[in-house]
Amino acid sequence: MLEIKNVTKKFGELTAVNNLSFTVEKGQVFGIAGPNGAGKSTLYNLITGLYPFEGSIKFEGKEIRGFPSHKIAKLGIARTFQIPQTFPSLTVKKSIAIGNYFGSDAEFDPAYVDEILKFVNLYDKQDEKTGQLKLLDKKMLMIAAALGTRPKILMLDEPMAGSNSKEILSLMELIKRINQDMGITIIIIEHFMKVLTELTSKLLIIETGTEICCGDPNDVTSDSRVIECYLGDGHD
Ligand SMILES: Nc1ncnc2c1ncn2[C@@H]1O[C@H](COP(=O)(O)OP(=O)(O)OP(=O)(O)O)[C@@H](O)[C@H]1O
Repeated sequence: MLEIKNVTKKFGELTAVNNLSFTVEKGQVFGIAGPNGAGKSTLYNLITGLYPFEGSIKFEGKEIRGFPSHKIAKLGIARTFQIPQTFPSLTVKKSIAIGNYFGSDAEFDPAYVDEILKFVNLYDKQDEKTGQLKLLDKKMLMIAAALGTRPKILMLDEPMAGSNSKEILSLMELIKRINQDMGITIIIIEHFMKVLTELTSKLLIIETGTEICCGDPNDVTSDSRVIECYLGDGHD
């Protein structure tokens, strides 16, 4: 569904993404991990059209390199950010409606917006201003606004950051439902290995922009190269 081939991104002398290649299959939950500064968010920025790069990114067989971000969104690729990005003065419902109105080529559908509100358990808070929401609800809303665009792939950037163990369980449950009930392919960047081994069917580890290993999450997390570069970094 998404084919990354020999992708390299340099910022001046710094190579943030170094000749990366991998494929995400339709219906998969694909994990990406690596130490701080490994190039994970940069990779998302390349897939979503923020920067020029060397190499090829194909979505559903079509080259998307050089496409502007809004066109990539309309093809069906949505993302979230590490720090929840919301419009503080807008209501929850309007924030999802904006995603549906601008992020999709399909006609605006208020019933779909209601469906998403219920799906992420924000229906009762639909008239609240997003600036008043607690962190977990802001995270749910950012995911909901992305779902508003009717994505085929949802790319999550460290969705668990700053969450307690109960919130992590809620977010994991939501991610599973998005994948299984809505049939949306997921890519997830995450530091918590337990989250990745439970949610994903394939896991890519990168360090300084370069692939360390990629495969079954249980094999990957027991690989000595990964333990050295990542797990030895104090994460469990
Ligand atoms: N716009 C930019 N200009 C210059 N350097 C950048 C830019 N964006 C990222 N970098 C650098 O590229 C490298 C990779 O950064 P990136 O944010 O992709 O890492 P990351 O794996 O997402 O890290 P973290 O886990 O801390 O979010 C870092 O050295 C970073 O400083």
